Amino acid sequence: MSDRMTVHRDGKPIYDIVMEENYDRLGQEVASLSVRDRRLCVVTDSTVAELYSDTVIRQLEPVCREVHLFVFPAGEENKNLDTVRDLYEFLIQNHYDRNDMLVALGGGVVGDLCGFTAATYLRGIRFIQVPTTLLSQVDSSIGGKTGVDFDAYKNMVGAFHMPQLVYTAASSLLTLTEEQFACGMGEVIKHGLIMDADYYEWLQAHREEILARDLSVCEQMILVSCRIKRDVVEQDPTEQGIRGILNFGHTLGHAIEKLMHFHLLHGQCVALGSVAAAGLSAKRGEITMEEALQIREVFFQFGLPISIADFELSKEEIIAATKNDKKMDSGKIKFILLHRIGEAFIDRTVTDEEMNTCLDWLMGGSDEDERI
Ligand SMILES: NC(=O)c1ccc[n+]([C@@H]2O[C@H](COP(=O)([O-])OP(=O)(O)OC[C@H]3O[C@@H](n4cnc5c(N)ncnc54)[C@H](O)[C@@H]3O)[C@@H](O)[C@H]2O)c1
Ligand SMILES: O=C(O)C(=O)C[C@@H](O)[C@H](O)[C@H](O)COP(=O)(O)O
Ligand SMILES: [Zn+2]
Repeated sequence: MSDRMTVHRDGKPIYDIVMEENYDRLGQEVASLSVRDRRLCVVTDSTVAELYSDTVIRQLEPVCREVHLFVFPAGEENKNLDTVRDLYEFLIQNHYDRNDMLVALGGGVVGDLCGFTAATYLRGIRFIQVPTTLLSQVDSSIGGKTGVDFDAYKNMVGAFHMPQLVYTAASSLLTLTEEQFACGMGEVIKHGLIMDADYYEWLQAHREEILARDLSVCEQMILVSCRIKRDVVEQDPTEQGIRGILNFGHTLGHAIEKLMHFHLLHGQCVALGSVAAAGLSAKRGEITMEEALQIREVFFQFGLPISIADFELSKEEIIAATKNDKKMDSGKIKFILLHRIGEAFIDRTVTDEEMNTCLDWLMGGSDEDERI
């Protein structure tokens, strides 16, 4: 299946999201960006380089002047300014100028880091996203949020910088580990919960095909998620308001990710944060407790953690970590809650006591029932 959609800003088309089964059309798509006399630097991590860099470079070489490859070690712990510095050095040594372009080949770590380098090198050069994880195909490659972590502070240094193209080859899902695939489902389920109750139902109805990575079902899912994310970022590209709902599950999620020093993956932390936010939405009487319990079950069934009982984390340190993060907005914590399944809202009134109560829910074992 082949599909595409356009992302607009202020009503003007900015870039296309292209969905293909493999990389056969990548060269053609990149050629349409006028790169014949340009250098292209493929930026990727050590795992993805082994799997896909040869195929991608074979697509790019015939359509541009020269292709370079920059590889850094895989893992969130390398999404930092040291790696950005190495990449700046590489670009300078190879005489990259403002007409040249970067190609982010990999998951969200590669996309965020490469996008940030593109946003800042020579005050901004073009880049494209070639996302290879489910998470990056449905979320991080779209919308222009780029950045790196600073110490363990998530995405603390960054810029909004839109890609010129997002090219997804769905078959790259087949080489992901189960754990990494599940991480993408964390953001996918988030999309249903915040914007589209029918999609949330559809995900549950197609769970077996999704987990078996039936490519036609996965492509349908990626397209719906891309549409949801596209529709939100078009309304609010720089997160002045509504885009904040894409942060559902991230207030506590980022705090847990930081405290675990990235030993828990982003999608896993989003799942934990979402379970807690659903619990709090129920506690506030926005959704029913049955719905909150069912949300927790859905994350669990897609292979995501729903308990932090086995980690050495206290509720107090998690709450303290939320206050030390970008989620503080004019002295108030920014929390995303659900009015109902399929409709989220931004709340700045969540108290420490409420966070404490909803964290109780994550302290139980995964087989334990309601503790809230
Ligand atoms: N910018 C945004 O809007 C946005 C949105 C969501 C998440 N993020 C960021 O994205 C990051 C998480 O992204 P991620 O989950 O893709 O992690 P990741 O980029 O670390 O990729 C996960 C792992 O899978 C490997 N991998 C990638 N593609 C593969 C493939 N096709 N086959 C086998 N292995 C493959 C990678 O080498 C890595 O080890 C976090 O840093 C998060 O903050 C950003
Ligand atoms: O695109 C957005 O906006 C999001 O919030 C998507 C999130 O899934 C993503 O993790 C994002 O990087 C979080 O951004 P941050 O500004 O909270 O660091
Ligand atoms: Zn996220």
